Amino acid sequence: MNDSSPPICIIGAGRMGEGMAVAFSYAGFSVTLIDLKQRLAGDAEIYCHEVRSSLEAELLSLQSLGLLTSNQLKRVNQRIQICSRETAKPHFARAELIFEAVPEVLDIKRSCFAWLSEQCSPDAIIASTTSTFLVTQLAEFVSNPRRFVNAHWLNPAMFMPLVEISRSATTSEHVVQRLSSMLRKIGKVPVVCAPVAGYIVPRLQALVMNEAARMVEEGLATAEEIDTAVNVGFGLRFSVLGLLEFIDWGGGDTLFYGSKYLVEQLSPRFTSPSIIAEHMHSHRNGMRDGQGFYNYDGVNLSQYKKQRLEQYIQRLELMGKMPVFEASSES
Ligand SMILES: NC(=O)C1=CN([C@@H]2O[C@H](COP(=O)(O)OP(=O)(O)OC[C@H]3O[C@@H](n4cnc5c(N)ncnc54)[C@H](O)[C@@H]3O)[C@@H](O)[C@H]2O)C=CC1
Ligand SMILES: O=C(O)[C@@H](O)C(=O)[C@H](O)[C@@H](O)CO
Repeated sequence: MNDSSPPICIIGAGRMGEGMAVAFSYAGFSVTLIDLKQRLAGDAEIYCHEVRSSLEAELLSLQSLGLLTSNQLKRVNQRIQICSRETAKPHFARAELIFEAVPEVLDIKRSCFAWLSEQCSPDAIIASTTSTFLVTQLAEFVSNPRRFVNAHWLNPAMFMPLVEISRSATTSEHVVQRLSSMLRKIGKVPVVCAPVAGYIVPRLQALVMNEAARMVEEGLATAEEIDTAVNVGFGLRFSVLGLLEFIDWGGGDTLFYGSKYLVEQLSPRFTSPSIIAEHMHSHRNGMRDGQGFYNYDGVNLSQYKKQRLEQYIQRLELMGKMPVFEASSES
């Protein structure tokens, strides 16, 4: 957190690299942002200047949002060093945490990890920001794969709390714990998942984003109507309740029957997974049965529902969408 703490190194100074650099520096960490691309003489320096200008514009925008004073802006800016691959070596000497954020092209990832394996210490943690590549596949490009893990940030990196960590069987537990603890220090919420394409969020959002696009294609509603339905319905609900938590609220059986009808009317892609039918057969439909995806034994349900409703109210107030008492009497 202070000048003596090892710098965080980030390879790739594009959208995600810059966003992650600002997130760490804002929280007080020193960061080295490294542009790995091979460039003609002189071009590397020009690119680093461009990255600095882009960072400064980002920081000015945070200042205009009231998140930084001008003194704090200077400090955040100074904590970020920008360098090219030619000048990167000394920055790795003390680095214990290195993020990779080069383009989503397998060959570029491969050469980045080969280069990185030569530059940094063998036990420095290496975390890839990849949106799609499996951790097991990328780990093959890294020397000492025990220190390798995927850490998928969401865009915009400065503000989205979630970072999805995907580990392989080889990734050491220490690496997952150390990375999670660093992320928590800067206010992020790490969630660990198995080596799987699409992690949790990209897998979920690919389905709903494709379905939204399909509804436009089918002429069922306009883009504005669908997005309004998401903002004040789907998104609002799931900012309070988890998806599985809501299955327990509404009942797994309701989801099962509803999905069956959608399969008949729309497409087999709405088929429920077998876990929903298994839950029905074992009377685990959710809150009403006392168990579902969660166990409600010993849970004070009215207290729990009240807490969730309070969270809804906070959001409704922010959105200016609170129900108005006796609205009918207003002229
Ligand atoms: N853009 C997004 O919304 C998100 C992206 N990601 C992942 O983050 C990673 C980085 O994505 P972005 O920041 O969007 O990419 P970007 O294109 O904005 O930045 C990539 C950086 O790598 C440099 N670069 C380009 N070609 C190169 C090469 N041949 N060798 C080395 N460096 C090269 C670019 O100059 C730039 O500094 C990808 O793996 C992507 O899947 C993850 C979450 C969200
Ligand atoms: O949710 C996110 O921020 C990311 O998972 C993405 O949206 C993907 O990387 C996307 O930008 C790729 O098209």
